[in-house]
Amino acid sequence: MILVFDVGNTNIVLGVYEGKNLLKYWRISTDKNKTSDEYGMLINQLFEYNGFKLNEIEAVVISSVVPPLMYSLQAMSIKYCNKEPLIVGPGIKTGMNIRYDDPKQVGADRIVNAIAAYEKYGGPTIIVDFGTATTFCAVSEEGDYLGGAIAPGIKISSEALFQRAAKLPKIELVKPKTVICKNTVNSMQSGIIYGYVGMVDYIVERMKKEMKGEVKNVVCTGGLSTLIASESKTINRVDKLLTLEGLRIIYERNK
Ligand SMILES: Nc1ncnc2c1ncn2[C@@H]1O[C@H](COP(=O)(O)OP(=O)(O)O)[C@@H](O)[C@H]1O
Ligand SMILES: CC(C)(COP(=O)(O)O)[C@@H](O)C(=O)NCCC(=O)O
Ligand SMILES: [K+]
Repeated sequence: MILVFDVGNTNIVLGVYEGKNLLKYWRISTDKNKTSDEYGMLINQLFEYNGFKLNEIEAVVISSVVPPLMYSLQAMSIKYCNKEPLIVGPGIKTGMNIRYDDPKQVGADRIVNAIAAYEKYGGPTIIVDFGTATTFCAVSEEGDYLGGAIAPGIKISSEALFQRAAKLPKIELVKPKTVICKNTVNSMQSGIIYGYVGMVDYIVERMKKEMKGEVKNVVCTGGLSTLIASESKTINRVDKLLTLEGLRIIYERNK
């Protein structure tokens, strides 16, 4: 079995694959202060709880957009899994032509998502990842990574609102029934959620116009995907495990 890590700025999602089957996955918080031993113990507990054995791990694959955590996770992999991890970055085989000015600049999670989406849904396709940031990525019919857009994430946007306006409270991110609202909390929910849906649909529509061919699938992933996808006109697939799937595919291509 293989152990894959998707390290985001808010959460680390880790999963265990046996061949193509995802046996289990977990979401733990991203903590730059945790040491390799602390992560090792956490993973040891998750494994024990689920009846898995660390010595059955054939490979560890890591995609990270949080450089300060790389050392801890790499050391953890060596010490507790006995494996030098495969790290998504320059020098590995992705099978994807990255048409960014500087391919090294693209977040590893974006490339991993693009690989999984192209493999599952074909191209041209657009991927929207609702994480700490919201990323949009375009993949051509031939499977080239064309680039995309990066917007502030929905949670950090709403946090900025209550942190900077004295009379605005912290709110729960749920959809109000109407767009015209009659109290502060609902009004904020309306502005954030419906505003965000509008932003997403607008960017996706503009991206489609800049792309060749008909984009049949717009797939979204990330912690907050269901909330926005349920209102969006352009998103037609929610795939919460897209990044993990991409990590598995990358492992297959680098075996
Ligand atoms: N299952 C969930 N339901 C609702 N919100 C979630 C869930 N998982 C994560 N979130 C929230 O979504 C945001 C983005 O999470 P995530 O996709 O894990 O981000 P990242 O990939 O940047 O670490 C975070 O603010 C997190 O609190
Ligand atoms: C845009 C991101 C911050 C998204 O990260 P996340 O929200 O998943 O934590 C990450 O993909 C990143 O740091 N990218 C580097 C810049 C780029 O992709 O151009
Ligand atoms: K992510």
